[in-house]
Amino acid sequence: MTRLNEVMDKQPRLLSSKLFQKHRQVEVVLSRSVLYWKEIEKSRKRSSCTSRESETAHSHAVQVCEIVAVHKSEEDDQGDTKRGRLKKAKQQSQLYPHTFTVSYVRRTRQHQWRCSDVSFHCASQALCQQWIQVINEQLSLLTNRPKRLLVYINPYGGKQQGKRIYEQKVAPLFRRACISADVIVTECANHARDHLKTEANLDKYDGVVCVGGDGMFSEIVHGLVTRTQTDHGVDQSRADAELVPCSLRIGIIPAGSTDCICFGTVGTNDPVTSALHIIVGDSQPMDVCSVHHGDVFLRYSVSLLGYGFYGDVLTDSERKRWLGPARYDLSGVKTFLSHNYYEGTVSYLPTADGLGNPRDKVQCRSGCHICQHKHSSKDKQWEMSEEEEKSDKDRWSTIHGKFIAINAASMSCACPRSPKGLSPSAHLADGTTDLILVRKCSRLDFFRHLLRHTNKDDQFDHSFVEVHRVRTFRFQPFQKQLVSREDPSEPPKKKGFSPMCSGQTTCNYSKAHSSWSCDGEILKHAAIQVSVQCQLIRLFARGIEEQQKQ
Ligand SMILES: CCCCCCCCCCCCC/C=C/[C@@H](O)[C@H](COP(=O)(O)O)NC(=O)CCCCC
Ligand SMILES: Nc1ncnc2c1ncn2[C@@H]1O[C@H](COP(=O)(O)OP(=O)(O)O)[C@@H](O)[C@H]1O
Ligand SMILES: [Ca+2]
Repeated sequence: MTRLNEVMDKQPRLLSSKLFQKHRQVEVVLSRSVLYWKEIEKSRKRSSCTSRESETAHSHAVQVCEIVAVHKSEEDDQGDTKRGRLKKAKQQSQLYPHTFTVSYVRRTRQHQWRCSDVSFHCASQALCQQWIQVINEQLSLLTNRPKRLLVYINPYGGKQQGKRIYEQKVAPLFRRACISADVIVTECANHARDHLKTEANLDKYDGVVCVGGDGMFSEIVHGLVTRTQTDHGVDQSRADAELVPCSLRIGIIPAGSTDCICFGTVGTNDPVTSALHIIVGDSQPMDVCSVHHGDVFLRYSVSLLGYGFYGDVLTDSERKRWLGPARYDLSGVKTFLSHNYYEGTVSYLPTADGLGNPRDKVQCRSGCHICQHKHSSKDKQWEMSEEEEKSDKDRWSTIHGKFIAINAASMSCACPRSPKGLSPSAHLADGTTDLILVRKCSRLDFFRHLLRHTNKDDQFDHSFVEVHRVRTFRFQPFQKQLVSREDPSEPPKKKGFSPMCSGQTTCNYSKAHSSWSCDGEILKHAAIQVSVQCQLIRLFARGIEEQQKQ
């Protein structure tokens, strides 16, 4: 760990004073990047250290970029009730009557951030004002911080707490950081999407915030991406269109049922943590998959595109929305018991070397070196010489089979139900998606595979599971003619649970297909082609931070 004194000695001091903090005299130093204070008398014997926000017995440092705000505060006796200390506090507040308070990001456990306050007492008003002014000047140099936000709240997401969460936990922090917010509480599904597409005056804002779950986030992505393409004259219905990245960043205040996009980009589903990432102006690029059916644009996907198991869970869970987040557990069990499989053909274009592979155990973390290469979908796919294009055609692989699940994870899809996610080594912004094929297997084997979504074991280490890192893939469900049964050696499937043909002449062809769950929304078509659009959007996040050594 770097010694704080050495760090501070190397940095030009913008301001340095002897002030009081919690009845102790401290030396407070501000450099361009760090606000540092240490107790004056006892400091020689004690070591001091630094981290983004660090604390030894008597020295502290906070990075300027993680200061939320500074303001003048009323005199404060720090709640000290012991008589001796109260007397000392009174004397001190007479000698140092002017107080300013710095609010800053403090890391707690499990990637959670909190906003902490530290107050410094000054002898003169001029000195107090000077500190406020100089800190504010440094904050104003942080141009990545948003000043005006457009906030959409889904009042019905998750446990229907979106409005309360925003008003009680987020709005006070935005006010403290002097961020102004225009708030729209949505009145129906697609309200936010359509408002962003056509009505909203986006020039006024530095970012868009959604309060809700993955479905609400998906609305915001559709609104912003479509608006950006319209503004730039790009036709997003063309599968080979090169999409223009969105300039506005998106913030997610988690208030939904799964919230896997928030979890996978921040490391926790906590509204205060997310609000602080927005305030400090973090920026995390993210891949977006565009999904087409022939020439028809269907949807964008950021997290999970799931056919078979996850598609069926979602279809069933939509009928149980009234249960809130618990609907997924019930539908999960029901779908697992029905044990359906679906036949079809998957074709995919594997990535070239250099992008790792889904089993390399390299996890995408804050500042990820794999995502820092800008692997645009364009430089590899659309701008190829004829020869390269030809050899690319040869590189397409095709698999025909019976699958219990086909999952494309553009990010890990970690969430509280699955803390490592469906593809623990998937990357947020590498221009690829991890295509996971779970072939028909016994119920017990599938259970063993599912169980690994919840623990640390390698979920791909099964003979019936294969995984490929791809830029693009296609799926074509098997078009059945009248067949008596999928596999004659299998017993007929029970009606009610099974979407497969039941073997009678009344066989319903459409039921031979599952549906795609696309970030929690059902797609209308089973035959799709998918292309990853590298770093199409940016979030107010920084990726999951490595846990800090204290
Ligand atoms: C034997 C125990 C098996 C437990 C398996 C649990 C695996 C959970 C993996 C969840 C992956 C989640 C990927 C994200 C999907 C969301 O986009 C989607 C919509 O979210 P929201 O709008 O916030 O509701 N959520 C789901 O599809 C939930 C899937 C849950 C399946 C049990
Ligand atoms: N005011 C509203 N009334 C009904 N549905 C809405 C409203 N606002 C948004 N939605 C829709 O609700 C769905 C679920 O939202 P989401 O916030 O993801 O919650 P959850 O995580 O519980 O599914 C999304 O598809 C979104 O389009
Ligand atoms: Ca990716």
